[in-house]
Amino acid sequence: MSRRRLPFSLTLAAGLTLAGGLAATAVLTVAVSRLEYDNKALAFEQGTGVRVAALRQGMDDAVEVLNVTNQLFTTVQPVTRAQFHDFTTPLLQRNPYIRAFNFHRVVDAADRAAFEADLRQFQPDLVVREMRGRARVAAPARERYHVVDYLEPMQGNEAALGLDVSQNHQVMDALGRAQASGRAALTSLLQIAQAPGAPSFEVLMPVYARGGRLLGDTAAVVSVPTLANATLARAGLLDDHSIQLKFYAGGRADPAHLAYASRAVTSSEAPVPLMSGGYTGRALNTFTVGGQSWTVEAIAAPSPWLADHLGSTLLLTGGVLSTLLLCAFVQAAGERARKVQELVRERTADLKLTNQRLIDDVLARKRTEKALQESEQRFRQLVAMSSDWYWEQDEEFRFTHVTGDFTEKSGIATERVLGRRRWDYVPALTDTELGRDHVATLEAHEPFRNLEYRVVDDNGEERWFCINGQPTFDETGRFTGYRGTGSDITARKVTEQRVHHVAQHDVLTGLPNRSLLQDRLGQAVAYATRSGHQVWVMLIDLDRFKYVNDSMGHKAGDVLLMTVAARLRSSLRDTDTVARLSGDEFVVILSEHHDQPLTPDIVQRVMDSVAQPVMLGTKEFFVTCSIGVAAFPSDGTPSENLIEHADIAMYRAKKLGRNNFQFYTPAMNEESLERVRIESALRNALERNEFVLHYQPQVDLQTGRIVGMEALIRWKHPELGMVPPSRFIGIAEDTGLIVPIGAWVMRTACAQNKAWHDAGLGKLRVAVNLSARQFGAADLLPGIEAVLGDTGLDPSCLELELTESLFMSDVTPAVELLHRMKSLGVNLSIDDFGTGYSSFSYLSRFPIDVLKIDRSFVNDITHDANDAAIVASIIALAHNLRLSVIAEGVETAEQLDYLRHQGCDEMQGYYFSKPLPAHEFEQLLRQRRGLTAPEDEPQTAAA
Ligand SMILES: Nc1nc2c(ncn2[C@@H]2O[C@H](COP(=O)(O)O[C@H]3[C@@H](O)[C@H](n4cnc5c(=O)[nH]c(N)nc54)O[C@@H]3COP(=O)(O)O)[C@@H](O)[C@H]2O)c(=O)[nH]1
Repeated sequence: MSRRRLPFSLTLAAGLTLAGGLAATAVLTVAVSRLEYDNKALAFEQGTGVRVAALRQGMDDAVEVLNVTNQLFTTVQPVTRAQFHDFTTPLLQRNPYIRAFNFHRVVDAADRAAFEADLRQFQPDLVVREMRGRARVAAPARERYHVVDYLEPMQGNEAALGLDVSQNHQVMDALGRAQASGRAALTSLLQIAQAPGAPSFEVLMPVYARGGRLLGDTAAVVSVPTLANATLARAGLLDDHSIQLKFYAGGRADPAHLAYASRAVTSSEAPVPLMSGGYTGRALNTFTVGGQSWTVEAIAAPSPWLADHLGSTLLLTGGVLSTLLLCAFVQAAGERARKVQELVRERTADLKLTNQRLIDDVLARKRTEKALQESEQRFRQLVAMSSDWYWEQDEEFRFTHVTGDFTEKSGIATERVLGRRRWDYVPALTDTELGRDHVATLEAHEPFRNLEYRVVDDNGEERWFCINGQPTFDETGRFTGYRGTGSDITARKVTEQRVHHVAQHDVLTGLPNRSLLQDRLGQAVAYATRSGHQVWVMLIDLDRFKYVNDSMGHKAGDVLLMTVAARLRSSLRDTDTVARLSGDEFVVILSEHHDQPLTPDIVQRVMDSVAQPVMLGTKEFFVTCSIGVAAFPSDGTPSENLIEHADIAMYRAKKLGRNNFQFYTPAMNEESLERVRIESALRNALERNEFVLHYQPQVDLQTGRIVGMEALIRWKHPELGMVPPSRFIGIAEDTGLIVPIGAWVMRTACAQNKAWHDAGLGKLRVAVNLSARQFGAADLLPGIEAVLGDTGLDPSCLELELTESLFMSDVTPAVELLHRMKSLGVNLSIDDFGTGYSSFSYLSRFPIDVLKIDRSFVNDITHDANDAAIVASIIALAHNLRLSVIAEGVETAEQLDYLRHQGCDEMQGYYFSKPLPAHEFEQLLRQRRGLTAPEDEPQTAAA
C-alpha cells in the first residue's frame, strides 16, 4: 500500500475507494433513473389510450342512440307526439348525457299558420321563431322552415319549441352531411339556448317520407361533459387523476373549442417543491365521429420526484453510504498501518538513543569517578587551606567526624565535640527560638544554611560560629545523619555589633539616638499598658546653647553636650532611657514601677543636675534647660505623640522664661497648632507682599513737635486678617524668618523716611526694632550699610532699637558689635528699658544714645509711687550718662505731665497718636500737628 497521503489526511487507497464507489453509484443511478422514466412514459401512453378509447366509445354510443330514435320514424309514419314521448323517455333515462331528443319538422310557408296553431296547444301565442343574438324573435316569412316540433323532455326545454333552425349553419351543415352520407352526422360545439355555457353538440339523422321527400330530421342534443364523465366512470377512470384529459372539438387542441376538461390535480395535492420534478408527459389523439373531428389532450399529472425515482434514489443513497463506509474502513486500515510503522520507527530510534545513553553513561561514570577522586583531593586541600571545617553526624545527630584542623580553627578540642550533639556543648542553643527551630529542622531531616550561634571556646572566650548542613541518606533512602561545614565568624559579628551600636547611638554622647529611642519608647509603652503604670517622656532643651556654640566654638558646644549627657545619665536610674534627639535636645523615658512612683521631684532633679556650672576652657559657664513632660496614659496623649507633646510642653516652658519645666496639657496643643498655622503662612508672607509698616510718632516734650517715629510692622493676611506682631514676631524669631523680615522693615522704613525728607516734611528719625536673631546675624552691618547706601538716608536719621536681653549672655562681643554699628552713624536705643537686667554698669560701656522707658512703668506712674520713682530714676540716670530718654505707652495727660516734670525728653503713645499707616502719618506731618507747649496744656492733637 502506498504511503502517499492526500490532503485532509485521506490515504490514497481511501481516496481511490471513495472516487470509484461514487463513480459506480452515479452510473447505476443514471441507468435506473432512465428505466424509471421509460416505465412512467409507457404507463402514461397506456392510460391515455384507455381514456381516448372510452371517450370515442361514448361518442359512438350517442350516435347509436340517435340511430335507434331515427328508426322509429322510418318504421312508423306518421309518428305522433305521444309515440315520440314514449320512445325517447327510456332512452333519456338510460343515457343521461342526452339533454334532449328533437324532431325538426320541414314546414313550408303555406303550412306555417296551421303549424303554429297546432303548437299553441302547448304554449299560447307561440309562433315560429328564430334566435337573433340571445333573443328569440318571430321568424320572418321564408319559403321553408326547419322547426323544432317534437321535443323530449319538454320540461326545461320549452324555449326550443317552435324554433326555426334553418338559419343555424352548424345544424344545417350536419344535416347536409347526414343526407349525403346516409349516416348520422354531428355538429360542432353548440351553445344550447336552454343551457348556455354547457358545451354540447347535436347528432342528426334525416327523416324521409315513403316517397323520399324530406320530412325533417331527428336530433339528439348531447352534453359533452356529462358524456365524458359518464364514459370515464363506466371505464373506472373518473377518479384516477394521474392523467388529466382535455377534450376539444376539431382536429387540434384549440382552447376556444374546449368541450371538456377532467379535474386537474389541485395545489394542495401537488408534491412539495423539493420533491417535485417527476415525470411530465403530454399526448394528443384525434378521432372522427359523425363526420366531426375530436381531439383528446392527455397531460400527466405532476408527481413527486421521489415517487418516480424511488429506486434510483435508494440506489444513490445506498451507494454513497456504502462508499463512505468502505472509504472509512480503508482509511482506518491505512491509518493503523501507518501508526504501526511510526511506532516501529520511534521504538527503533528510542532503542538507539537508549543504547547511546548507556554508552555515554558508562563514559560519564568513568569521568565522574575520576573527577570525584580529583574533587575529593581538592576538597581536602581546600578544607585544609580555608578557615572552614568539615563535620559529620550520625542519625542521632552525634558528631562522628570533624576535620583534623577543627581545634585550631574553632578553639574547641575535638574530644569536646565527638560523640556529642551540638547542643550538648552549646546548651544555650536549646534555650533560644533559633536553637529550637534548628532542632526541629534536624528532626525533619531538612538541610539548613547559615545557622549562627555563640560558643565559649576552651579558653573561655566568646566566639561566633556559622554552620551549614545537609542530611545524608543511604542507597535505600534511609536517613543516616548530617554532614556540613562550619566557620568562625567572630570577627564579622564584632564588626556587625559595632555597626549596630553606631546605628543606634549618638556618636558624640554615646546615648541612644532617635532610632533606638523609638524602640525603647515602644517597649516602655507596652510595659505601661500591661502593668497599668505611667510612662513619662521628658524633652529637655538647653537654654541659650546656640549662644555657647556660636560664641565659644563647636568644641565648647560639644563639651557642654557631653557634660549634660553624663549628668542626665547619672541623675536617673539605669532602667530609664536617656537619648539625644538632635542638637541640644535630649529625651528621657521614665517608667514607673510599683515601688518607685513618678513625681515632679524627678524632673526637678534633672533640671538641678543640668544647672551645675560647667568649665568650658578657662571659663565657668552656667547652663539651664527647659523641660516639657508628656505622661502616658494619664494626660491622654497617644503613645505615638508622646515626644511631640513633650516638645509642645517644652516650648511652653521656654516661653515662660526658660529654666523651668511644664507638663503637657491639651490646651497647649491648640497653641501649638496655631503656631504651626502662623509659621507656615509666615513663610510666604514676605514674597506675597503681605506686610505693611505703620508709624507711631515720637514727640519732643519741650517743643511739642514730632521729631521721629517708630516703624511697627503689620501683617495683612488674606484669611487670618490683620495679624498683630505679638502673634508672629516670636515665631519669626524662633524660625529665623525674622532676619529677612527685619531686613525688609529696615529698608522700607528708611526709604519712607527719605521720601518724607525729600518731600520737605522735616528731618525726622525713624526707629526700627532689631531682634536677637538679626543682632547675631553675620551680615547685619553690611546689611545696614547697604540700606543706607541704597535709600540715601542720612545714618543719623535711623535709630536701631535693641533690647537688654541681646547682651546678657556675654557682654564683650555685644559691646564690640554696638561700637561697629555706632561707627556707621546710626542711633542706638535700648528698648523696654527696666524690664531686663537693667545693669547700670553696662550702660556706661555701651555706645547708646537713647533709653526707652517700658510702657509697663509709664502705665502706673500716676498711681504707683514705685513706678513713678523708677521712671524718675531712669530719666535721671540717662541724663547723667548723657543719654536721651523717651517714654513709651503714654496714654493720659497725667502721665505726660509727670514725665515733663521729670525732664523726660520725648514721648510716644496713644495720647498723641496710635501707630498710623504711612499716608495717614504723612497727613499728620503735613498738618504740622504737635503737642501743645507745657504751659498750654491740655494738649490738642491726639490722633
Ligand atoms: N523685631 C521687630 N519687632 C517689632 C516690629 N514691629 C513691631 N514689633 C514688636 O512687636 C511688639 C508689638 O508691637 P505692636 O503691636 O506694634 O505694639 C507697639 C505699639 O502699638 C504699642 N504702643 C505704643 N503706644 C502705646 C500706648 O500708648 N499704649 C499701648 N497699650 N501700646 C502702645 O507698643 C508697641 C511698641 O513697642 P516697642 O517696640 O517696645 O516700642 C512690640 O514688642 C514691638 O517691638 C518689627 O518690625 N521688628
